[in-house]
Amino acid sequence: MTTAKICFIGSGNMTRSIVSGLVSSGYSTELIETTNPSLPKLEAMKADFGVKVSQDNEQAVKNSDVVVLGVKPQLMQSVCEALSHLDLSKKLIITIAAGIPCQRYHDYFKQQINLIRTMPNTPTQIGVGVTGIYAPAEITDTQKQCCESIMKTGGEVVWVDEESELNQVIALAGSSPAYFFLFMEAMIEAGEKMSLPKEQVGLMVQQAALGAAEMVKQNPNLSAAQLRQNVTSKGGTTAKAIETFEQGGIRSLVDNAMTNCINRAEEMEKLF
Ligand SMILES: NC(=O)C1=CN([C@@H]2O[C@H](COP(=O)(O)OP(=O)(O)OC[C@H]3O[C@@H](n4cnc5c(N)ncnc54)[C@H](O)[C@@H]3O)[C@@H](O)[C@H]2O)C=CC1
Ligand SMILES: O=C(O)[C@@H]1CCC=N1
Repeated sequence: MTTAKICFIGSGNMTRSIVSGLVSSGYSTELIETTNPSLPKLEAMKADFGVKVSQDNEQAVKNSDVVVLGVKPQLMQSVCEALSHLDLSKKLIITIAAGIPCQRYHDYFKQQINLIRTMPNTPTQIGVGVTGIYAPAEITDTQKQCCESIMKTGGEVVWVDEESELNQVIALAGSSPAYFFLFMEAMIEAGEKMSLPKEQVGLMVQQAALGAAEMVKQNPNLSAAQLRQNVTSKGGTTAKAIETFEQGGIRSLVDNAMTNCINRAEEMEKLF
């Protein structure tokens, strides 16, 4: 693994997830610094992960070999511009932001930077995340390996050849944990209208989701469709539930949701 000094600009949800993956995999906390304007977030980073923290983006960048940009897209320009007087030529910059093309960062920083664009997801926090990575042609193999080794501490990595494909990664991975949370939320709401205790309802939904995902993983030769059919007895209870989902248009709903996710990423590319 790399022994680069890494700073994270922004200590929000996604930074916490990546730092958690890094620290759990044994990355030295001495090599990690995260910044944020608000002290409570920094105190939480320090307490939860033992990393260095700071309110000073400029100092953190100066002290680092790798800079991970972890602020919201709408703040990215002002955050980068405030650092644009620094010489960044020897640093690797990794962005995790949705919807900001690589070229925009060179403009924000007012210099050519060594930039890799990534799209992680929050399960990185527990080592079962997936990160899409795009590196422009000028990025060296060493810089690519450095980025991959950082992101791999949170789970799988997927390289894409075209920058535009990162928007597909958003729909499939960056945003998608929220789809599964929504489905579980809906099941829990329905279950809580029944007579079983809430704890049992939550446990069963959690174990069913975990079990289904693990079965997909452990049966690479079986499609999700086959695994679904294996649960569905002809004329039985599952068939009735599945029929209800199909009649409700679940497939086109999911297709529309993912298309709209990509469309929003493309819209954001024009906004920020
Ligand atoms: N949350 C997610 O599941 C994913 C988020 N992302 C990307 O990660 C980025 C961050 O998203 P989240 O962590 O969800 O947002 P967040 O709002 O939880 O975290 C952003 C943090 O940046 C801090 N911040 C604001 N101004 C700052 C400044 N000038 N200097 C340093 N820190 C500053 C905020 O106080 C906040 O704590 C976004 O660009 C998003 O597109 C990418 C993949 C997944
Ligand atoms: O919702 C968002 O815009 C970010 C990007 C992927 C997940 N969260």
